[in-house]
Amino acid sequence: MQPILTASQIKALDAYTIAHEPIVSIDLMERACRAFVAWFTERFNNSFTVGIVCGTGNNGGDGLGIARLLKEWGYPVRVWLVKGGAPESIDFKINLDRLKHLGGVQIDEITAAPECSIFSDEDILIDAIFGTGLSRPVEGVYTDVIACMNTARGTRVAVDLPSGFMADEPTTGPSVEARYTVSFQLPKLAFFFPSSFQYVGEWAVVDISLNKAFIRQAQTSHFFMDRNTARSLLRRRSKFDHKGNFGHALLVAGSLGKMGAAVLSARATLRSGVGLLTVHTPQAGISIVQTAVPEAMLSIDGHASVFAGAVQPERYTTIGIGPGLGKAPETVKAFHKLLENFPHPMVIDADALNILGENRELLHLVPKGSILTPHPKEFERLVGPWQNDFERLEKQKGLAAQLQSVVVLKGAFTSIAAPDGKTFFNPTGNPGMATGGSGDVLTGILTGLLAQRYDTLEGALLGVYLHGFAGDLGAWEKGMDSLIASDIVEFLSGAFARLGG
Ligand SMILES: NC(=O)C1=CN([C@@H]2O[C@H](COP(=O)(O)OP(=O)(O)OC[C@H]3O[C@@H](n4cnc5c(N)ncnc54)[C@H](O)[C@@H]3O)[C@@H](O)[C@H]2O)[C@@H](O)CC1
Ligand SMILES: [K+]
Repeated sequence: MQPILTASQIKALDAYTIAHEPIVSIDLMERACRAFVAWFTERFNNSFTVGIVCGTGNNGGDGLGIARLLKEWGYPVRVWLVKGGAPESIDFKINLDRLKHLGGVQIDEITAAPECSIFSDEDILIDAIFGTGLSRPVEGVYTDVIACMNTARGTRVAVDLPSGFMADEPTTGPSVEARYTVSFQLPKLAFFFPSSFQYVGEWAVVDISLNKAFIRQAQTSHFFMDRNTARSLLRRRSKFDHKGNFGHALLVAGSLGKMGAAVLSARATLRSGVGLLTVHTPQAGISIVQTAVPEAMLSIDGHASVFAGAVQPERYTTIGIGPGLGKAPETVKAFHKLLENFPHPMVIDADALNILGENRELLHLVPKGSILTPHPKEFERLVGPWQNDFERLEKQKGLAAQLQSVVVLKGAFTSIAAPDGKTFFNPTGNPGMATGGSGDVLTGILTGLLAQRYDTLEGALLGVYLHGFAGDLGAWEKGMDSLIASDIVEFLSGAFARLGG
């Protein structure tokens, strides 16, 4: 699990590494430059013309070091130094001397608004004006240069951060809009937000061996999930286990015309290792569920088309509720009763969340240790609108604390907030999963894991990881455009097997 640190913590981490490795700061910068260049040369060969736009701080120093290394690799390189008042750092000056000493690279200064055509010969523009040192929105000549870079034809690649982009607060001023961002050592918090994609593009993190002990003990509530953690959370079965050890889940899902949601959830619950599964269905769903999911038992509602009746909660280890449920008045009443009577953690999704959003007085009945899985629209119905993604994250943590439950906010880098405020961003998954029924599959997986008495947070982390991983395996085989929710269920076993192996 990778901690996510703030820009000021990263500055302290740099300083700590320099003092304790020990390594002189210009050598650490050289390591950063080499790591960037290793990433770069894998993707772009030296037939591309490369323009490197540098500031005068350490981000600019990186740019100059990168210029020297790329020149040595045979790339046609040109450098612009943007001089708009930011101080010149020591390592910037050293790398400028080294570049001049190497020779063969044209270096021009920009001190006033340039003609944007200056960048028109460059196939690639490397952005090294500002990195983590940015402390306020950019102005003056920086704004002019950034505007020219954003309209230039070349592919923009940012060093550490796009210039103008804030790592730990909303970006309000102009920023480079990068196609790629190559960031040092750790991802920055804002990379995980949808509104950042416009600036950051696809991002990669390259290792520059900053002090691991410092990173481990740094105070943060934000983490990036990884495969090793997911692997360590997955429980192995033992020889004498029997189905009683893996719990009995109840799925309350589906209504007339939406029984497919129940089927997808049920199949995913089964594929996630539950001992026994019962599906509570209105009359309209009986033959559908029995035929499509023969492994599941039924609890049959008296109502023809929606969830309206009582279930016997004492029989179940956990309940997953919501997919395809609808919001009929009878369903609202029945859900209310269920919340009053079921004491164990539940998985609450889709229309069950919408019912909570419209009847917030029910929220206090959500059993502690539950998992809520809203997509952004459902989340907004629960907590109201937000100004920016940082505020959205705070609202997510707030809801998790209020309900003493885990809130899983679905999207690219699905975030998983625990009641204590810790939030985890998930790396797996792909845009092919933005398709109807994908969320129903996640509900099924989480229900299956909670039934097996996984700790709520661990179950949520593992389940979200597996869901995305299965989607990735599915997309590799079928392509993103063709991926459907049933494929995610199909590839779940592959995801479990690879994680367990
Ligand atoms: N030894 C280190 O500390 C390392 C730093 N590295 C690089 O150094 C970068 C951070 O460097 P710096 O701390 O020098 O900062 P930057 O190079 O990001 O910014 C330079 C300076 O600009 C000024 N400034 C901030 N906001 C401004 C604004 N809106 N308008 C004008 N000036 C502004 C500040 O004085 C800031 O220090 C990282 O992003 C990374 O690229 C890497 O080389 C790895 C090692
Ligand atoms: K930059």
